[in-house]
Amino acid sequence: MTRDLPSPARPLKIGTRGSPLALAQANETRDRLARAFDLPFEAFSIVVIKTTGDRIIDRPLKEIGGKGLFTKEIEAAMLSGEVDIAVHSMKDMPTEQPEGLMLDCYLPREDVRDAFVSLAHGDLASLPAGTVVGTSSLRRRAQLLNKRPDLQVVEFRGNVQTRMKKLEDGVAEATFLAMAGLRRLGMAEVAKAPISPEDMLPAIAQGAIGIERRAHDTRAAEMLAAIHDGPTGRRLAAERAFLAALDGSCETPIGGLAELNGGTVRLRGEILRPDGSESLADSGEASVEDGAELGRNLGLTLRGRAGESFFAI
Ligand SMILES: NCc1[nH]cc(CCC(=O)O)c1CC(=O)O
Repeated sequence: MTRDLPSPARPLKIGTRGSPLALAQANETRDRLARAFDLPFEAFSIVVIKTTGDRIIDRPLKEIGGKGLFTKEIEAAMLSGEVDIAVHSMKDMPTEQPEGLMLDCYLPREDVRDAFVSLAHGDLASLPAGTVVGTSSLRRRAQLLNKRPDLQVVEFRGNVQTRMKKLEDGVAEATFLAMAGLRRLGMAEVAKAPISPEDMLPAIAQGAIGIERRAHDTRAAEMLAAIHDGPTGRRLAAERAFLAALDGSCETPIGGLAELNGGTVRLRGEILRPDGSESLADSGEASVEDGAELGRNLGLTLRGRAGESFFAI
């Protein structure tokens, strides 16, 4: 069989957003592919694509609305052949892919935890009442207010660097960032305290990078199969089925985390009212082959307990 591997003459084009974190993730993907096939870096080109979420930086995400704010343009570029594969933070990915695209490659998952980040305070517990905390995540807002209704939350958008600048400027006294992003940027030291998932369940798929391709692109499929991490895939199967059953997107306060123990997957999940006034949590275990069913059942259980009005306020 002759392998149709990328070459400097016909490089594999990697689509990504342009933020420093997105670029770090695209570079990690290129490095893993180059190593797996013993190819030079020039066999890959990294193509930066601006998404709606990147363009509109002055409004809360939930106001811009719609799923796939950070993915739609990149997916269009794949379908038109402008790029071959796309590197995504899985936590920003809708649970369904557009017709013609396939998402079945995950890199080994990074730290799943959220980090407490502040210039003046050491951890969440030591924040005085009334302290202003910045976050654009509905989940983090709801989880925070659920534990600390005495704090104030302000909208806080932008990439990691922008948010650090906002802390310096005093827009807020503390914020939360994903440990995974900080580590990938070599900025883990700004995390004052990683927060245990027991205290704050992370977003579905937090810390995982997924690589999407055209469904029938056999060259890309072969390349990506070589760098896929099975355990990450099995954890995400459970978490994303949970999210799908709740019909959730990043517009809904949902947390969840799957962990593997031998042949068993344990899934914890949480939904919250957007104002943090109520949290419903549950967990379950199944054998790994049944992870997606476990996720779906846990999602349906919480949905049943929540009732219709739960996400409204
Ligand atoms: N929604 C933005 C986003 N998407 C992925 C990450 C971090 C990396 C990850 O969780 O994989 C971040 C920033 C953050 O939450 O701090």
